[in-house]
Amino acid sequence: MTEANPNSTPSLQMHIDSDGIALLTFNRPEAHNALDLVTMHAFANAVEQLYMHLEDLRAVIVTGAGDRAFCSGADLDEMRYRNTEADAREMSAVMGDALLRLERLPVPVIAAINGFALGGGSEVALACDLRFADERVKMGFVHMNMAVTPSWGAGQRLQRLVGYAQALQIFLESQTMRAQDLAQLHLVNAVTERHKALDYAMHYARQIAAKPADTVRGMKAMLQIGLQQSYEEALTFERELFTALWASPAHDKAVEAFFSKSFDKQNERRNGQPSQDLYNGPDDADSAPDDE
Ligand SMILES: CCCC(=O)SCCNC(=O)CCNC(=O)[C@H](O)C(C)(C)COP(=O)(O)OP(=O)(O)OC[C@H]1O[C@@H](n2cnc3c(N)ncnc32)[C@H](O)[C@@H]1OP(=O)(O)O
Repeated sequence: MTEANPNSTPSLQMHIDSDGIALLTFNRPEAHNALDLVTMHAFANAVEQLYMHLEDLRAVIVTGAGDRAFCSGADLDEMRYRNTEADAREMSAVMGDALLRLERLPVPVIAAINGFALGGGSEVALACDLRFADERVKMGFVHMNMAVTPSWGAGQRLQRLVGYAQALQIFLESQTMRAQDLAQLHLVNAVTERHKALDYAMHYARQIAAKPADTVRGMKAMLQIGLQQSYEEALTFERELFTALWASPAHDKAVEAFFSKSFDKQNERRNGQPSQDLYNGPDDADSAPDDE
């Protein structure tokens, strides 16, 4: 089932499929998916809608329509007439809050960067947990070119990802970066063949969706808490999280699967016959590295 969400708007599409994978698509390809205020509000509403579907949600993907752009940032056509401090505050609040809410979702959020990600578009990508970039991607924190600083959170997020000096250099130079540069800086998790960023993200999300849901959420929460609380508090959280998961049915099931596999392997050795019911679950430890 792919549910066309009633909260989709012409410029922001939202779908949640039967695996619990939500897809948010900026849909203004004629303007390289630039965000006007209507689209910013639609995006913020869509993120709030995700909080209404938390129980079934497994992963979220953000991408741009067409094959040229993820998002080219704020809509400059509109923004040239919205140049007061009040306008700036409104735009920063809508997108800043929406991206924080996106980042705080309990499930992994993936940016499928299918082309230009510039200015505010690069800020959206940075608010995602994972970034997969088309090999033709051009991503840039180009705010300096418009004589502004970031305001949707990229100042803090970039610094955390690449460190103070590297972040300052990137903001000062205001260059667009290619996929290989982004990979070298660890700003993207993987570079895909051209036109394949979304397919890659979907495939990845389905693999996540097949893993134990509470453990997936736990992994994200464990790392997020370290960014938000003290070291000691985060260590305590990590221990408590582990304790809860250790005593969970999912852990029992995984341990049982391990032993039934060993049992099957022993039988195989004894009979020289492959077992018919080898455990081949999605989180099978024998799966190929590129399936991980
Ligand atoms: C806190 C937020 C701060 C910000 O986001 S400030 C904005 C930062 N973004 C930018 O500076 C990117 C501006 N765009 C560009 O540099 C170029 O359009 C870009 C992405 C390199 C693509 O270049 P080209 O392939 O030559 O395409 P093009 O320029 O002819 O663009 C095609 C159509 O898209 C439009 N477009 C692209 N980026 C836009 C934007 N951000 N706001 C409004 N419209 C935008 C562009 O005007 C053009 O429209 P049209 O076909 O002439 O009607």
